Amino acid sequence: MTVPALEAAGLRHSYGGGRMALEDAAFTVMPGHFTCLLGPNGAGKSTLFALATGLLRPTAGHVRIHGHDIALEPGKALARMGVVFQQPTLDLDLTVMQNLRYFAALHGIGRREANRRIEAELVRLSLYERAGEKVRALNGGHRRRAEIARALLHRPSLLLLDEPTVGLDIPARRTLIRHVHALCAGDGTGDDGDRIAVLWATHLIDEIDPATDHVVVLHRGRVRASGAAPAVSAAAGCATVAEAFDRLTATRPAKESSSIGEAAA
Ligand SMILES: Nc1ncnc2c1ncn2[C@@H]1O[C@H](COP(=O)(O)OP(=O)(O)OP(=O)(O)O)[C@@H](O)[C@H]1O
Repeated sequence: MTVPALEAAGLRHSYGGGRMALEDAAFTVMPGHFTCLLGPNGAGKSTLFALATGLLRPTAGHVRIHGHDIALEPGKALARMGVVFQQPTLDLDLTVMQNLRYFAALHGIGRREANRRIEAELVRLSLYERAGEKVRALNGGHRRRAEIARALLHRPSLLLLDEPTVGLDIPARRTLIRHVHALCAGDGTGDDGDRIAVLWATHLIDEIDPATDHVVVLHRGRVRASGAAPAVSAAAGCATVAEAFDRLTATRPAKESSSIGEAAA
């Protein structure tokens, strides 16, 4: 049986004050899948990312990365994971190359191997010709692609991206989405040989490919539906994933408990 790249089960988190930011969230992200974590503002997407990356500990439940519980085996879990957080973290006054070399050094990757990997990732993301430029000189879309290249240098088999298109214009968004889909669909693999799995958080329904993507619909801390996009639409009784998203995230859902699980997929 294929081990999920990411498995969340019974995941709960409270920041205090009684309200749960996440409540019994459960879903999987499988190798080779582009999975959209879809939710309106305040749904719990960033909280889920913080739990999945070990920045926060859950009140209950667990997140396993390729079978390793992030709370119990953080080293093994993090080694398999690349992360692009919502807030950009590149050094604006270093070149793209310098930023990536620094990250590779932090991961203990030798200089020659680092150069080889950096070149390969920058070529893959159509950014190689900008390698010698300071990040400050790049537009938002190119900066995001540089961050993705950096997140792939240690050859993870799970890539987490928290609302990576925020602030980008439409062409830059489309290019970024195309590049990340190509990682899943193409020959992208982690060091372990597993195909790359992507978890892409967004509140923008048009970032989903309704034919090929998987979705996890999060609303008010609860997973309302998960599975292949066409199956989620069908299970919600909707013609499109956009309609299903509207229905599942309506302010007052028809039935509070009517979530659609993986079985629908
Ligand atoms: N540090 C915090 N302290 C207290 N409450 C928080 C904190 N961070 C988030 N919350 C609350 O937890 C809930 C989920 O927030 P979260 O940021 O995870 O949602 P989100 O889906 O990422 O939203 P957005 O799309 O606006 O970033 C919200 O009600 C939010 O107000």
